[in-house]
Amino acid sequence: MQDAYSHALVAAGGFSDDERAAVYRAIETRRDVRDQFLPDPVPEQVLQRLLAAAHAAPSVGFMQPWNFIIVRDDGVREAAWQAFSRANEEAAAMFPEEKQEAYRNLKLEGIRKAPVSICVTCDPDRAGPVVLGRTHNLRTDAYSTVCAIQNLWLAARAEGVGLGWVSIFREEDIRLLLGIPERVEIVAWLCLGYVEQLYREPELAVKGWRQRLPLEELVYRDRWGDR
Ligand SMILES: Cc1cc2c(cc1C)N(C[C@H](O)[C@H](O)[C@H](O)COP(=O)(O)O)c1[nH]c(=O)[nH]c(=O)c1N2
Repeated sequence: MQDAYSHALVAAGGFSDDERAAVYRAIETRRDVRDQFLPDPVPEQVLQRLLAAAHAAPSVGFMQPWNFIIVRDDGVREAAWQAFSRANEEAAAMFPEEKQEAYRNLKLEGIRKAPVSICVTCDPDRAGPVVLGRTHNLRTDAYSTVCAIQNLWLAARAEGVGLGWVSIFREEDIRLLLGIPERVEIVAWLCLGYVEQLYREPELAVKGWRQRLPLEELVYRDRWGDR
């Protein structure tokens, strides 16, 4: 291809076998970590690599709506855990009675155990009022932020750093705790730390809460419901 931008292009061939295997290995062995965190600190350079991976994510109109609030402070993490704890009681009560005990027995966060947390936010005003690609779906800013989180999660797997996503809290509690402006959406509280072992399968499956669905049931051909 020869065009005005050809100097900005690089070859787009597939990866070598080893490189490809490494990518799939990160995808397949990535786990949500709750209880396996070691207290060892995550060095700042490692954290920077993870943040760079997140920042390399696709975003609608190249909006890059994310911010990352790095939380190492014990008091702040304790307060976040309290917010989780209150919300988790409310959450348990939302399930049918026969599931509540099983729910309460699940460990659903590692906020105090993990040495560092990252609160990931989405600023809807990052690229002005009209954003390319977001014109007909305002949620695409949050979708972009989730892409950044997934990049961070996979990079963390490759670094031997475990990551757990916590979403069980009232947004207002975390907003107040971290001084996040009203217009900014809180997308995730991520717990990070080194881990020695990971579950081979999702912990929720291992503990009988819910199993992985067969992929073929989820794939339709040409029309909704057609296989
Ligand atoms: C948007 C979102 C929000 C949450 C999660 C994930 C995502 C994508 N997950 C983790 C989730 O339970 C986990 O990904 C699945 O159970 C699958 O397990 P693996 O991630 O493959 O280990 C999660 N886990 C948890 O223990 N507490 C939580 O609050 C949440 N919240």
